[in-house]
Amino acid sequence: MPARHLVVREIDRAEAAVIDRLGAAGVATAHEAAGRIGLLGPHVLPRQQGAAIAGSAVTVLCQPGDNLMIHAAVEVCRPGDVLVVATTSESVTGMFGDLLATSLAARGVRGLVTDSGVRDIAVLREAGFPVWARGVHAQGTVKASAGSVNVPVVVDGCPVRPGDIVVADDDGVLVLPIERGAEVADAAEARIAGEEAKRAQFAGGALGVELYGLRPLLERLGVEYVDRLPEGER
Ligand SMILES: O=C([O-])CC(=O)C(=O)O
Ligand SMILES: [Mg+2]
Repeated sequence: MPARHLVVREIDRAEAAVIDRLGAAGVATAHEAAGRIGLLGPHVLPRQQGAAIAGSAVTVLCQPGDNLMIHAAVEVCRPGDVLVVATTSESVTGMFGDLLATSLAARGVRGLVTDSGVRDIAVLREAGFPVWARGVHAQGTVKASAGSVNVPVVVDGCPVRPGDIVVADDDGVLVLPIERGAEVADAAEARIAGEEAKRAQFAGGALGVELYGLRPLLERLGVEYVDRLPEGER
């Protein structure tokens, strides 16, 4: 049976309030709160500093070096979405740049996450359209091959389903299923409250070994404290 190429117009999306709470918590905290699931690998990196977004994934599957399906995806995007692009094999060509960003921004899309490359990066930064990408490369692409929009994809080792909650900031990109959004937001906010108390204690000079009760563990592991490196081990 030949592969089907689909552009799926309608997807489920999480509640805007839940998405915003996860965005406020940030990638590292929400990732911990989720039980350390849903993190993209370390190859898809922020290509600007200080951008933090959260939104609903509109997924795109392209052939490498071909951005036809990114163009096809634009009209199914809604305000608050994040475009998530995968390719059928590894690629870092500049499949996305200033013109596509302008087109997505006009539809209220919050940013791009791509397993491939971007270009026009100075203009994207200047315009404030945030991107998380495997690479930056000026190499242009064609518009020639079929792919799909809003089907399950894999980006840097992480499965992404259409409508998943995407959280992206300077630490990377996290993807969560819609069903877990509210519960993870609650857990993330509880962590933030707990960390506030710890931060105050650390600022006051408290030691992690005391605060976390780590001395017995160090002892159990056979870690010895000595005043000076013993003679003969220097
Ligand atoms: O047009 C392209 O193929 C990619 C690009 O540079 C842009 O979107 O500005
Ligand atoms: Mg361009």
